[in-house]
Amino acid sequence: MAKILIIDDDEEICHVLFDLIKNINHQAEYFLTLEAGVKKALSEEYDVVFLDVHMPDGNGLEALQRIRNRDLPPEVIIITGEGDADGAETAIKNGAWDYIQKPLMSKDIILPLKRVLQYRNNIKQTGKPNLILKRDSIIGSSSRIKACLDILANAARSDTNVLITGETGTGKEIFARTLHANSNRLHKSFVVVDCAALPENLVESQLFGYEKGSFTGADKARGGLIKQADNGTLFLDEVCELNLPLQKAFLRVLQERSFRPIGSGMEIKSNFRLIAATNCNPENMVEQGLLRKDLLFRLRTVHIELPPLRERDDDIRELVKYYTEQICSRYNMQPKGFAPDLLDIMCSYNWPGNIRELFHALESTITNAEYEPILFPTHLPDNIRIQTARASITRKKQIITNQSSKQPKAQFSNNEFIPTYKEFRESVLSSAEKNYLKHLMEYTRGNIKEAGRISKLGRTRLYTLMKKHNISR
Ligand SMILES: Nc1ncnc2c1ncn2[C@@H]1O[C@H](COP(=O)(O)OP(=O)(O)OP(=O)(O)O)[C@@H](O)[C@H]1O
Repeated sequence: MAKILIIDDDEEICHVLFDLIKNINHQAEYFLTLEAGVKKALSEEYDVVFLDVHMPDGNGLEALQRIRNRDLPPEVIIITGEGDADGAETAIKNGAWDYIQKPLMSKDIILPLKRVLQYRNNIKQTGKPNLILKRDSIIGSSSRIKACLDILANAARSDTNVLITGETGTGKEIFARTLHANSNRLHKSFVVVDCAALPENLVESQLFGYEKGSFTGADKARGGLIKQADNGTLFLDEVCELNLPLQKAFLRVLQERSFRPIGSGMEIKSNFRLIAATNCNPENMVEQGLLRKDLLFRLRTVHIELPPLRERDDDIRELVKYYTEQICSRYNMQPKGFAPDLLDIMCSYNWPGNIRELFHALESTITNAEYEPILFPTHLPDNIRIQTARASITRKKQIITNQSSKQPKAQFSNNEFIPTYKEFRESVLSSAEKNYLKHLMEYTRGNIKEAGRISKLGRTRLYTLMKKHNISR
């Protein structure tokens, strides 16, 4: 259990952090002044300190070095105001682990927290910080992707089973290959088993191998994929597609690292490292009875959850540049530039096929542009332009609806009582705010996470506003 200290003068933020930390079974304490918090940080050992920059009794950044100036210092995650890029930069330069921006969203807190705790564990166990990772083909430097790479770097040092989840095209296979390439098994085989593509009647024979004559057509003995991965890595792609009897058999293989080929009376051993991947939600699959819970526990010793591309704007820009250069050079074309609105559209599109779709979209954009040196929105595939146009019209409609619903309040008849300007302004704003929240809840069907994503409001702020206007989910 890690010990975590929160120093923030906003009690609501302290509560949100405190609850999140408790929920993942760690110990938390909070202080509302810098003086009390720093005193505590210096008198006890903590793993992580969440530190607000703007405190009523001083600047958090100035206290950062004092907090870190000790043996095995706690890692500090700075809480900055919205858009405070300079504060964030100073924080990192002064040794902060990471920074998170207000308004706080739980996903922005959980990820850096998990990452830092994994790093601390690593240091405590080995006395060494993280490995440098070879990640040539993985593009992206968003905090979300960095968090995944950190987990990958740690996992590469061991033989633990790793489960990689994420939507289609988010890079599960490329992550699995990178993990193998960074492990001490890199000179041995990386064996891919696509559980969705194997015909059901052949899965068992392909995985376990068979003896000559064990079934019709088995005219000679064949080693299976599990044996091929001996001393290397076995990558079970779309693992949730394995049927339940095979899941049971595979669970045994995982426990024993040995198995019996079809028709053989002998157990054979295979020292493989397992990486499994799925684009389903494994917990849902367990609930639906499609995935064995005990198998999930085995597979998920380490879990890498790859974020969808639409949640990584910065990576979109990097990937667009990287792939455009690659495609142009493959087609022997001069490198092309981008009109800013092309990148804007690419960042607002929702990329259901993630990076795979982005790559194909760029190929077709570059082909459409032929020899023009700059890529414009008009070169993009139609489906992307249509979807972003539709989304922007829907947003505009919502704004107009909100504005028209506040109209009556903004007008007075001749002999009506006129409030003060402040009262008037507040009542109009309040009614607009209420309208906005009502639409937001209707649109997201009460999904707070989605509402937070659209509105860019933190969970706490969202709940506070809903309470103020008596709006339920
Ligand atoms: N971070 C990345 N940087 C560069 N290319 C990437 C990145 N992630 C994925 N790709 C590319 O996107 C394509 C899809 O990646 P990959 O096959 O690893 O995804 P996946 O999650 O395994 O997809 P699926 O679930 O459909 O099998 C590949 O061509 C891969 O090289």
